[in-house]
Amino acid sequence: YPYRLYEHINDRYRFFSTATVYKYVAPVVRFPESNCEVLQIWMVVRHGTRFPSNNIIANISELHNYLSINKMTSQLKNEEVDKLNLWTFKLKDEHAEKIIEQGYNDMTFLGRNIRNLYKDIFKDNFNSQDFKVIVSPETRCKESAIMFLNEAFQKVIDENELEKMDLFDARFNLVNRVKTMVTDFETNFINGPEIHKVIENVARILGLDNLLDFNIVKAMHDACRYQKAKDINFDSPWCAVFTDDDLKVLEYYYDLKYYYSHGYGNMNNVQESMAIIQDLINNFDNKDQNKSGPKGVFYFGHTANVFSVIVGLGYAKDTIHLTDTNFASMKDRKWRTSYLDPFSSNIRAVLYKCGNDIKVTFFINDAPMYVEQYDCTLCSWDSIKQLLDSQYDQLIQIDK
Ligand SMILES: O=C(O)[C@@H](COP(=O)(O)O)OP(=O)(O)O
Repeated sequence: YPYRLYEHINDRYRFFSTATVYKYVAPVVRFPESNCEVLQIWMVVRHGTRFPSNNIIANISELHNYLSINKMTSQLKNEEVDKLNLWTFKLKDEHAEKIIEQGYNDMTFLGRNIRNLYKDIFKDNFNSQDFKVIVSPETRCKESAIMFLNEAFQKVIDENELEKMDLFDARFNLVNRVKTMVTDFETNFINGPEIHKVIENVARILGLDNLLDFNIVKAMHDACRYQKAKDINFDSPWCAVFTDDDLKVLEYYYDLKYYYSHGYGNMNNVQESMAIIQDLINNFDNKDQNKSGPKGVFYFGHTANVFSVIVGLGYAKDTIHLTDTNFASMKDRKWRTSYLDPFSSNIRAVLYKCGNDIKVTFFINDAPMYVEQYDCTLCSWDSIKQLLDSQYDQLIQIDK
C-alpha cells in the first residue's frame, strides 16, 4: 500500500475489515494527478456506511446477558464498567442494512471530491449518453448513487434516470454476492490458538469465570465496530473488552474469510472477475480506438463488486496464501480487507491522453495503485492491457 497518510486516529486500533470507516483508510493528502486530458473515468463504488444485517443485530441484542460485570474481578476501569452497564441497543430488524448518516456524508464527500478532481468531466449536465450509471437494486446502493451524483453534478438526479443492475449480468454477479461458505481455514482459525487467546483475554477483562463462545466475542466486536462506523467520534463501551492485539487477530479472521470467499484463495473468484475487467477494457479501448463512449462509467454495488475488480486487476496479491496457521508471518500481508473494502470503498480507473500516449491510473479508495511490474502509477494503457491478458492466460492454463 503506497500511501500511509491517514487522518490521525485516536490511540486505539481501528481497522475493522469491511466495517472500517472510509476516512481511516483514504489518504488525507490528495495525489497530484497528471495534467493530461482525461478521456474517461471508470468507477466501481460500494455503498456508504450502513447498519448491520439482521443476524448481527440479533447477536448484538444478546449481549445484554453479559452486562452484570463485577468491578472487583473485571480488569476494566470503573468508568468503563459504568458505561457498559448503561449500554442499550435499540436497533431492530427494520434497521438492517439501511444506509446511515455517515454513509450519506461519505458519498457526498466522494462526489464532491471527484467533481473537484475532474472539473472538465463534470462541467456538463448529467445525461445518460455521457454518463453510464448502473446501480444494484438494493436501497443502500441507490441512495448512495444519488448522493454521490447530486454532489458530483451539483444537481438533483432522478433515480429513474439510473439503470438497474441485472441480477444475471456476469459483470456484477449479484446472485452470488453474499457467500456463506465456511472453509476449513476459517473453522481451524476459530478453533486455533490466536482466537483462543482472544476469547481468554475478553473473559479475563470482563472478569468472567467461564470462557465465552466465539460467536459472543464476535458480537462484542460487531457492537464495537458498527458503533464506530456510525459515530466516528465515539467509542462503543464494547471496544474496551479488546486489546489492540486482539483486534488485529479479529481483523485477520475477516481477511481470511474474504480471502477464500471473494479473494485469491479460490480461483473461481478470479475467473468470475473476468467479466467486469473485460467491461473496463472494452470501455477504455472504445475511447482510445474509436474516440467514442461515455465520459464516465459508474457502478454502485457491494463488497463483492469491489473485490471482483481487485482480484481481476491482480491487486493486493500476496505470494503466500493466507491460512489458519500463518497469522504471525502474514503480518505485512497485502490482503488487508480494512484497506481494500471499508464502507464506501471504491476503485477508480482514469484513462488519460498525454500527448500521443494513452495512459491509465488506478485508484483504490483515492490512493493511487502502484503497478510493480512497470514501476508506475501513470502507466501506458497498452502495457496494462498486456498485464491483464497475461493474468487471464495463466487462469486458462490452470483450467486445462
Ligand atoms: O452484499 C451484501 O449484502 C453485503 C454482504 O456483506 P457481508 O456479509 O460480506 O459483510 O455486502 P455490502 O452490501 O455491505 O457491500
